[in-house]
Amino acid sequence: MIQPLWVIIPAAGIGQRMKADCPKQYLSLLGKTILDRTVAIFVNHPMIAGVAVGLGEQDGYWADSSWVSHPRVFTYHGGMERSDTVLKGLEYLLQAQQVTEQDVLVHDAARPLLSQSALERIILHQGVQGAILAMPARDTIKQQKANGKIQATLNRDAIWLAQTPQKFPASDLLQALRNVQTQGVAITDECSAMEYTGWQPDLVLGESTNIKVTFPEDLFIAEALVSHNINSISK
Ligand SMILES: Nc1ccn([C@@H]2O[C@H](COP(=O)(O)OP(=O)(O)OP(=O)(O)O)[C@@H](O)[C@H]2O)c(=O)n1
Ligand SMILES: C[C@](O)(CO)[C@H](O)COP(=O)(O)O
Repeated sequence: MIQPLWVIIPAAGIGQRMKADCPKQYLSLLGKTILDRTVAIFVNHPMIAGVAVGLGEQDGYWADSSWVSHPRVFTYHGGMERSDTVLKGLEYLLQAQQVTEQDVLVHDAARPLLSQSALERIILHQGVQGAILAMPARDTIKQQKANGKIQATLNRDAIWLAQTPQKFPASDLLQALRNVQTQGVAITDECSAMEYTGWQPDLVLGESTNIKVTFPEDLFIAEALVSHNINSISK
């Protein structure tokens, strides 16, 4: 029987690329906010111990969340960068929820369409050096030169696009994030910190519908998926 895992949902971003009048995680996706839909993926799942949502210091939206008073949903203050928010989430779990060696999941608030089957794939994956959901590249990959021209065409057979959840032991991930911060290494996902530390995490097949809502057009894609009941917990 697997021990239920905590999930950290970093939700302290401002959604600059979305160019909306509120942080993108609070935009409505067919009647529910993106963040509320993301929390719904985890909150009642039997393999999830609890949900820790990292909020911006000035967050004035969470108070209206459907999950604001749920007994398995906790909030904490995030940081300036995504990695800061995840690091603070780990510190919260280690201090307030006595999480230590157990694996934790980190999942972007901006990915509201993760399916229950993909969630269970990463939870049940038995890797010893952590694991992430990812998708094999389906387009030809070009590397760009500084002048904007094509530098090279990469062999796409070995190219995977990282998604979340990403799963690592809480204390190891905290140490790795602190290490890359101390070293001044810029990272865009938790896995990069573990790789920098020498870990070789596993790639677990994600799903093309596990999109990260980043640009305005992504909202239309997400709405189309929800309206066709693709992976959404509820319409
Ligand atoms: N300081 C930050 C920055 C980002 N995030 C979260 O990390 C996830 C993925 O980041 P991204 O898609 O880049 O969100 P934003 O940083 O808000 O977007 P942008 O880069 O366009 O501002 C989002 O759920 C975002 O809320 C966070 O918790 N804390
Ligand atoms: C973590 C992530 O979703 C994996 O693809 C991605 O790196 C987040 O990038 P963002 O720029 O913080 O959205």
